[in-house]
Amino acid sequence: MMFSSLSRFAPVAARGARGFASSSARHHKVAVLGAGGGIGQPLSLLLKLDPLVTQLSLYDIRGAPGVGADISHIDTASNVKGYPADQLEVALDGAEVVIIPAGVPRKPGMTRDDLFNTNASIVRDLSKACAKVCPDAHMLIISNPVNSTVPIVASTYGSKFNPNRLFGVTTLDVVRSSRFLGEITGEKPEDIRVTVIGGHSGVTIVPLLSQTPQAQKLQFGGAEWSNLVHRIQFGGDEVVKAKDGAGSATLSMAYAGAKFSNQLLRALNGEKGIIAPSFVRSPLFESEGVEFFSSNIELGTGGVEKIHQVGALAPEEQKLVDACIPELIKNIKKGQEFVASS
Ligand SMILES: NC(=O)C1=CN([C@@H]2O[C@H](COP(=O)(O)OP(=O)(O)OC[C@H]3O[C@@H](n4cnc5c(N)ncnc54)[C@H](O)[C@@H]3O)[C@@H](O)[C@H]2O)C=CC1
Ligand SMILES: O=C([O-])CC(=O)C(=O)O
Repeated sequence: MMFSSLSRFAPVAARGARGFASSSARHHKVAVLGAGGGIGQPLSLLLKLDPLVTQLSLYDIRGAPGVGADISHIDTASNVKGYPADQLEVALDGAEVVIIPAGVPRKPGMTRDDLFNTNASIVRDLSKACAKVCPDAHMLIISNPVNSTVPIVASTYGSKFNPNRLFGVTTLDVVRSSRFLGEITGEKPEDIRVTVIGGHSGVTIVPLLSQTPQAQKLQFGGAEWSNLVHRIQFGGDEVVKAKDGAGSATLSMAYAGAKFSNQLLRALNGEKGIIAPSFVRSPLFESEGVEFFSSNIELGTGGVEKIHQVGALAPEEQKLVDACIPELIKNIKKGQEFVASS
């Protein structure tokens, strides 16, 4: 199923809600931790529309039973339940995919790293529970700073860490790239695929426009190219500023999160050739000291099946990578040291 737009998604979901009851489809329990929040609520709604999700478990320290009751009335096949603060382990029991958008969002003037002090312990504690209750679940981390929270989950899992099953959700960077480039060229965003590599914050977000056919008319290194790269790198700030203290991207993030989880569930069901971006344990820049890196990943029945090479870079893009690497190393180390010292 293509999950490239809601208009395409809804009718397919409705079909699937009937068709996917067949015994050939695998059943997937998906848990959302932070389901009562700005991302959690619309994400849970979109997951309820995804026929590949058969059981939806919604957890938050506030409001999840209400969100669960509300969403459970939607006429698709999956069963939904919301769990209160003291029922985290019940919520996680049997989960095959866990999506974590729990934690605080930015306010104007903050960087994602400024969220570290609050969100690091939230993500550590939730992943501790996952390692105990559903150690084999695929973990999709949305909580910022993703460059640090993903290493936090890996370190918390310790010897139970399976690098094929831990994903930092960087889909929104790719969604934005398609949209922003389409605004310039007039082409449909759904026909544009930009490879974005690196991490998920400012200069660590590196769009490879030289590899995108629709971007060839931009002059590399020129103003149009630089402005587009900047807009992709700092797209999150645009939303933070527009929301003026009321948080960061929630609706586009819910879309991106549901899109990635749908890609993963399709791959877990055996569909071949599904390539999606994600921030994962990666060999690509390991020799330069970068343990986690976002790039295109081929997904399979075990999660990460193949990590794609970044391919040829334009000299301007090599400079972006050079700026990304030291920041990423710092962010990753910060997450790892946090777990080691706690
Ligand atoms: N990866 C990405 O591309 C993006 C990441 N984000 C990040 O997602 C996170 C959530 O953003 P919003 O939903 O807007 O925030 P929000 O404040 O609206 O919602 C967060 C939810 O987490 C819950 N929560 C807090 N501690 C928890 C715990 N220990 N267990 C379970 N739930 C807990 C809160 O009760 C709240 O309902 C932020 O860190 C934000 O920066 C936001 C946009 C894009
Ligand atoms: O900007 C933020 O803080 C939220 C985020 O990660 C994004 O929108 O990409």
